[in-house]
Amino acid sequence: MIFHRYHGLGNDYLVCHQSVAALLSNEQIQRLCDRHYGIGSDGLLIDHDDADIPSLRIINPDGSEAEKSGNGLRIYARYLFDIGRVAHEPFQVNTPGGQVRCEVTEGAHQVIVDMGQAKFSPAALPASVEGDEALALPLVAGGHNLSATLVSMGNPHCVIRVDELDLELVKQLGSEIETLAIFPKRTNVQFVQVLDRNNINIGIWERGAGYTLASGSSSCAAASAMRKLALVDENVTVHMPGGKLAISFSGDFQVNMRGPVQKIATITLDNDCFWDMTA
Ligand SMILES: N[C@@H](CCC[C@H](N)C(=O)O)C(=O)O
Repeated sequence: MIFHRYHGLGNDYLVCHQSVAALLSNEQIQRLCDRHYGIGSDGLLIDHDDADIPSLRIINPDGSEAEKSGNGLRIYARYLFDIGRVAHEPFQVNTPGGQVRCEVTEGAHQVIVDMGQAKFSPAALPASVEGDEALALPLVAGGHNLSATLVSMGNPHCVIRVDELDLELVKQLGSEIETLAIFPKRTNVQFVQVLDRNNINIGIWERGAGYTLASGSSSCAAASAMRKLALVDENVTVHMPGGKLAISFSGDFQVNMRGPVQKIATITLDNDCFWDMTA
């Protein structure tokens, strides 16, 4: 079984063709993503090439499926470029969270993705919260009084605004917020410090993956939430422990993301990895 390993700002993914994924059970995918017992990864990207438009499925390390992933899309676009299925012209990709437009720029290390529209309705996440929008919603976790703005980028995000970003607090409260009863499908979590009208600093707790160094959809959600609260302008650089992403807005919260992708390896999995498991 062949897997291709890439990362976007330290958010790393394995990519495989649907014919390879079809041989794997959900438990085996979790083993593959395990950093001690498998290859290790923040998730598995599955390439479906049986339709005109390439289609991406995203599996989190805990075996759950995500509707969309920003770093995952940039990596998938670069993978399609590497195998010669696309060139530098923009192309569409289907995800369970909607269709997006991707472009692999000259040199192939930067990828642009039109991520679609940020939505603020709790129903879109889903979240069981009253009202058409949930902006600066009071929320308590770990005894802390927090202010949360809920955003769907196709996948769910709970964006917490703080005066000072404390990554230890992200790690401490992430799991509790991810699994709050108001989020029936759980949620991704971002803690956001606004640096100025064009820069934000974020810490990320991903649904199904835990603390990660970077996240594309989280960057889009955090920038969208701060824009909705009128705290940032149309162009926002999102600073994360893994590096920076450029986010911009057009129309009614249409979100564009630009950032790097790097290939790490092509890996042949040894069957021994699963010797104690059934398919
Ligand atoms: N790392 C991703 C987000 C992956 C999906 C997420 N864990 C979810 O369950 O929604 C990104 O870069 O957006």
